[in-house]
Amino acid sequence: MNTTTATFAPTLPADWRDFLALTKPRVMSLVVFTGLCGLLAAPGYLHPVLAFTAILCIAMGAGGAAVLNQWWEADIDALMKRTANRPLPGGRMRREDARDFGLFLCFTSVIVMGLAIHPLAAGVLALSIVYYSVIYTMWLKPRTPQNIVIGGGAGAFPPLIGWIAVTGEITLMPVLLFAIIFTWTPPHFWALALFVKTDYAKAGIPMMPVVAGERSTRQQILAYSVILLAVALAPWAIGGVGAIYGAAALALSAAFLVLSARVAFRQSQPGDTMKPEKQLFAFSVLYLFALFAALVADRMVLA
Ligand code: HEM
Ligand SMILES: CC(C)=CCC/C(C)=C/CC/C(C)=C/COP(=O)(O)OP(=O)(O)O
Repeated sequence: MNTTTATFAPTLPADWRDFLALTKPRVMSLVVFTGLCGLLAAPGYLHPVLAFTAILCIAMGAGGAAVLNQWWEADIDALMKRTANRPLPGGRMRREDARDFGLFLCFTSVIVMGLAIHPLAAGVLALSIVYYSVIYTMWLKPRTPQNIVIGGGAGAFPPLIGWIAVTGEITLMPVLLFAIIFTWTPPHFWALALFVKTDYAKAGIPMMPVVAGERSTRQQILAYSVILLAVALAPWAIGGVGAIYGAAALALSAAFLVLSARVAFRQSQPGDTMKPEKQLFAFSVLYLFALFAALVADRMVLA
């Protein structure tokens, strides 16, 4: 064996695993799942091949936007332990390759969505891509602690896009689905930001715990969880869904509120394990999966 080669193995070009990692597949799985649920819950019929195409477009668009996010933030990611080994800061990929890959995914997803599914679905997909990669990543994230509140809206579009793919129009129900994810995002992310805050401070990102302090962040998490309870119940309150969804929304949102209250009414001590914060973050992911699954289950029963 040539030990020289083994020791100085070239780090470029990146292999397919690095390209896949750039699309943030674990995070995007929930993005795609909520898009699929929006599509399945919408009234109307879409041929399975077209439904698959629409979901593929959402996945490609969301993945492409995530690639552009990391292309733009490679220097910042290099400063944080959690992100330092990503393909770009890890030195396994050229920046321009990431940019080209991201642009390819974004443009292809919008064009295919427009040609095969619906122009309005393509327009909203394009808006969500610009929202995540430009408005959130390039503009809001480095500038304001409200970055998550305003910019987080990007992640709320997929169920709306899935719904439009079937119906071709925007009505109150998919707007409420948008509102659920919009309200869910601040507690989802701030719970995490509480236990990785030193990393964001190091990278100069004005995340809420860094700027407003821990106490205020904890109170805001609770405030958004109270609003989330009301917003999650709204589809049921307006009669858009039945009791299965209503019961699931009530149970899940009440649990979310209890976990948030535990986070709100405590203060971290030096050497704290931050267990309640970690539990809230983990539950936030389960919450959205379960709530949107209940939405579809409810529709299936009603149908
Ligand atoms: C601006 C808004 C958001 C921010 C800043 C944010 C940030 C994060 C971060 C930093 C993580 C830790 C894991 C990682 O680094 O990949 C994470 C995990 C996660 N996020 Fe978010 N998130 C946001 C919105 C969303 C949305 C809208 C969804 C889906 C609807 C989502 C789904 C997830 C999931 C599923 C995980 C767990 C991934 C895993 O298991 O590793 N996030 N989020
Ligand atoms: C269809 C479409 C375009 C959907 C977009 C979905 C979307 C906005 C998801 C946001 C999820 C996410 C990974 C945020 C990470 O924030 P960050 O990038 O600030 O996190 P980082 O610190 O890990 O880089």
